[in-house]
Amino acid sequence: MAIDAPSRRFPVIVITGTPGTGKSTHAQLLAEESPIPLKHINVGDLIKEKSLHEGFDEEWQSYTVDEDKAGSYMRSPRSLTTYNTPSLAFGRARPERWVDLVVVLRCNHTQLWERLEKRGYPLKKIQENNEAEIMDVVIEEARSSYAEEIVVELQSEGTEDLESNVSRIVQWIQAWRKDRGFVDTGS
Ligand SMILES: Nc1ncnc2c1ncn2[C@@H]1O[C@H](COP(=O)(O)OP(=O)(O)O)[C@@H](O)[C@H]1O
Repeated sequence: MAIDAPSRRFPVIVITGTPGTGKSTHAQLLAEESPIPLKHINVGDLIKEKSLHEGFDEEWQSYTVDEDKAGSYMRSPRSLTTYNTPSLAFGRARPERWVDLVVVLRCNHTQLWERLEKRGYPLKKIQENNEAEIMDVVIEEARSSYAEEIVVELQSEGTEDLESNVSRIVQWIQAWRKDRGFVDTGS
């Protein structure tokens, strides 16, 4: 199931975090600033659109991901993935060996609350997500699902964070490519 590292020319990056921490915002800017073209896949949307799930779980109020289907879909070489954990029950049967870098975005709970309120989430959903952020749910899930050395935790509390996080990931992509002998001349 795993991809042979030398055969891949493009890294697979997962950007995760509690809803509202800035996954879409980061992925969008990263896709613009990356030295190589990256495909931005919103895993939440993808799972629904392509029916990569086993049905809707009423208790979790989320789709239960079909690991085999989702895995083979996302093994496309130019993947930049973002997904909404924990609102998506993604991957109770991991690890995903085809992932090269996992970025976990973090945000303080006051700011997160405001972001989710602005988004028009019902109070229950704001509380649930805020609690998940305080309880380190996503970072712990990432650490238990992936190799420790590929998981990076980054603050996402302002534009400065956004810019420095994206430039850090761009540098990581350049190093990943250079290590494999690819020369990038710019975007
Ligand atoms: N680092 C940041 N600095 C400023 N605003 C941010 C930052 N990260 C996210 N936001 C804002 O918070 C809101 C939620 O971000 P979004 O990227 O949609 O989160 P997610 O995809 O994780 O649900 C948006 O209005 C976005 O502009």
